Amino acid sequence: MKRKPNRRQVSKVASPSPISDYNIDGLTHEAKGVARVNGKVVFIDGALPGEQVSAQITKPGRRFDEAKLVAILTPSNDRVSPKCAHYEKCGGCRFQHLSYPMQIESKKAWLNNQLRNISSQEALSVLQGREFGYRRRARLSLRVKGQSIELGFKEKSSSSIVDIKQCPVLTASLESLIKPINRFVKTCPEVSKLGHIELLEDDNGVSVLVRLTAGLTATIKDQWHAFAVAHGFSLYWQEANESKVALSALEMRRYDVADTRIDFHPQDFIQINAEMNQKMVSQAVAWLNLSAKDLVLDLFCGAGNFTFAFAQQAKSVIGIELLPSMVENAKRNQHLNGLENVNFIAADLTKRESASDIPKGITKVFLDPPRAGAFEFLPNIINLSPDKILYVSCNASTLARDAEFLVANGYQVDKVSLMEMFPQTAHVETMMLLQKSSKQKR
Ligand SMILES: C[S@@+](CC[C@H](N)C(=O)[O-])C[C@H]1O[C@@H](n2cnc3c(N)ncnc32)[C@H](O)[C@@H]1O
Ligand code: SF4
Repeated sequence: MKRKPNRRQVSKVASPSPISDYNIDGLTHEAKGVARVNGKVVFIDGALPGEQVSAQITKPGRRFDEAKLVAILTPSNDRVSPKCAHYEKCGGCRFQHLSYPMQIESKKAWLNNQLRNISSQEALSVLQGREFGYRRRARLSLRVKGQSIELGFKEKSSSSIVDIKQCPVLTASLESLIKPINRFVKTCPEVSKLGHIELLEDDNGVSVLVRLTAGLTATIKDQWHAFAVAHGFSLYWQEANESKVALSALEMRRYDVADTRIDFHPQDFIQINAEMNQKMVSQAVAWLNLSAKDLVLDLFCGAGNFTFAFAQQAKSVIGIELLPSMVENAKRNQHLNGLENVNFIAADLTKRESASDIPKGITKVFLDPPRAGAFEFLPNIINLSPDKILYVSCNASTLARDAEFLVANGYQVDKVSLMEMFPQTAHVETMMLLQKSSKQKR
């Protein structure tokens, strides 16, 4: 018997929106082309300024619509072929279809717009390194569903995994491991016991950390060790019951920066772009213009990435960091670098009272907070009244908020630098130097 169509269900099926042509006149910081139709904005992922494209609305909204690119009718001169075969799907990069000089121009325009209330466009310079082959750390997610096994990065706007065979933003040594690891994991008889896999390259070489969701048998572990030996990497296991791999001081990883040595735990924060880290630390030392009279505060100091470079020029440095384990590492690094003019404190810098151990007389403050910024601690910095404040930020919105507070409290922006830590991606890293305004000088 033929079933009658269900009227309510039929009426719920939305007909696909028509395909229309658009002229693109802008680009968002997430690389979405911007078109305007009768005053309403349409964001089209993958379209570039100056292009004419056809696109289909996928998410109509009250204030703006989102559309899917269907065809490029007139391409921009700045459009380039993406280097990575996974670019269309992978959520890791956003800008591979745009020439590198225009990626920088687009990030500069966005940063200038974020900082428009406090800084002039002339104050902005650019610090850059290589366009590809810069990333020294990556986490590969693993998804096992029946016979299907995927190892790679999250897809754009979905939680699915793109099974990757290449990743040209990784350093050459890490990228050369992608295919062998992909093959090895897929033939591992206990693949369902594996979690994510972390790749790392530092001055000790390449290491791979395998997160386990259950105990592996000794035979499979031996196979992994043989694989590690064949490919020349160190292997770490994070067992299912461990929140962090337990390591002795001798098993730490190492990198050198600005003539100092940093030992670190392979699961702790480090700057991901080694070449840019060298340049950034050197620029920080130069911009702070340190002398043997300076008492420096290094906030959010991690394992001492900037601290020891500052300590080589200043009278003394106080480093403050949340994680006691990182503070322990920082103290060990102090010993390794033979520097006596450094003190480390473990404290939560979202709490105003964490300034109680800071002595008077601080002349320069450096801060490198996580994405949330450092708003809670800023009144303490104002009370310390340093001559210079140097702010490194991975989030231009919280930087703008914090810098506006500092400007409202007697500082002025002297220099800003867009630091190209993550080419091809939408991430923007910034360094900003603030000086005490002339009215406020002691
Ligand atoms: C962006 S990293 C910078 C680390 C270091 N400056 C470097 O270049 O390697 C931010 C650091 O702030 C620390 N951190 C995060 N929240 C914090 C808090 N509330 N108080 C103090 N430190 C914190 C993190 O553990 C991390 O080491
Ligand atoms: S993150 Fe790697 S795999 Fe993903 S698009 Fe970028 S280069 Fe390709």
